[in-house]
Amino acid sequence: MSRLPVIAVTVGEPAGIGPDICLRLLDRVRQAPFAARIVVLADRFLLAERAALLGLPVSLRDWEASQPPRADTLDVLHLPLAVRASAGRLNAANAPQVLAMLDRALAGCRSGEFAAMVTAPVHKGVINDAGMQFTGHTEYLAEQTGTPRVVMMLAGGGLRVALVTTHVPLKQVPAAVTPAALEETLRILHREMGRKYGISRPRILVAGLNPHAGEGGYLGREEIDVIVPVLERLRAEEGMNLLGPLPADTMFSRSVLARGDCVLAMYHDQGLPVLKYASFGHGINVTLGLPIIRTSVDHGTALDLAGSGQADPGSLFVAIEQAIEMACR
Ligand SMILES: NC(=O)c1ccc[n+]([C@@H]2O[C@H](COP(=O)([O-])OP(=O)(O)OC[C@H]3O[C@@H](n4cnc5c(N)ncnc54)[C@H](O)[C@@H]3O)[C@@H](O)[C@H]2O)c1
Ligand SMILES: N[C@H](C(=O)O)[C@H](O)COP(=O)(O)O
Repeated sequence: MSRLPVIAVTVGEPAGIGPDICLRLLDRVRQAPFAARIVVLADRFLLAERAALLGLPVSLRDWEASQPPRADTLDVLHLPLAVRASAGRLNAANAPQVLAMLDRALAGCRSGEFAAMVTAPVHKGVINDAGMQFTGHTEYLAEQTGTPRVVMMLAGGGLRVALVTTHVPLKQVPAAVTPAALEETLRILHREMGRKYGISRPRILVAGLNPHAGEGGYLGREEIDVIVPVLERLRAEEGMNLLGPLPADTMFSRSVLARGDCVLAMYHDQGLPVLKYASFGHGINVTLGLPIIRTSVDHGTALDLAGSGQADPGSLFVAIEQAIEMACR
């Protein structure tokens, strides 16, 4: 039996580009094999149909851990869809299967069958349309593992950007940036930079929430009331290396970034547009603070590209490489 770690890749939304980019894994393996076994969790008929649509001559095989890997064959753990999926056309009937795929990957990670899970994109809207409340993999995996707080971090283009709040409406952000949320997020980020990246005392650049970090209270008080006291406490009591609160508009300049190992943004669209501008297609998303390793692509379901052959699989390749590195660390 192979001693390589096994990485579970979930195919995500069946109508999106997840199947397309998973099928391209064999291109990557032919160029340079991963230092791991890869198993794709998907409906094998979906993959076969999408391969035919894309004109990709892919050989699919049912996953057996005891079988040696083959460079010309994609190992598939078959999880059947409820209904046949068409590229680019969402169907809420398949949403339970999309979540079941995550559950299967998570169970395998927890039992030791898989060393890590790597997720191709899901469509949050269609899962909600099916009547299941879902805001993202990050929150779902936290809930399923009973983890009270996890941290979403995206990495690419020489940047690492973590978030205090994730998939919440903008108007709820200020209330969600509480002392406890900020403190717990910083502790997870501090710890996981050591565990996952080998940086034991990370320099964390912390953004303010308001324009110009509140301008001394004239443009908002969250910096004075929440952020500064938390940073001072964690510096004094836990020895964390924290710089901030910094005005978000200038903290992504080269000279400021050079002073940190990662950035902590207060909300999704404060940090991620910069990261995606710097690295879209080659960045990754990692969930910090989970009891398992999970990385993901930096892009969504791109329904407009599904089945077209134009989906770039680069981010999936990097997400797998980084999951392997984290698993072997
Ligand atoms: N990891 C995830 O599961 C994940 C990540 C981001 C977004 N999403 C979800 O995906 C859905 C669509 O989101 P969106 O439209 O905001 O973003 P998107 O990333 O799907 O698309 C944004 C633009 O980028 C292009 N694009 C995306 N991936 C590409 C690739 N691999 N190669 C080439 N071009 C690519 C698309 O064609 C589109 O023009 C939403 O439901 C969103 O919540 C999921
Ligand atoms: N916020 C992520 C992004 O912009 O790429 C994305 O929606 C995926 O989130 P999950 O990993 O929680 O599904």
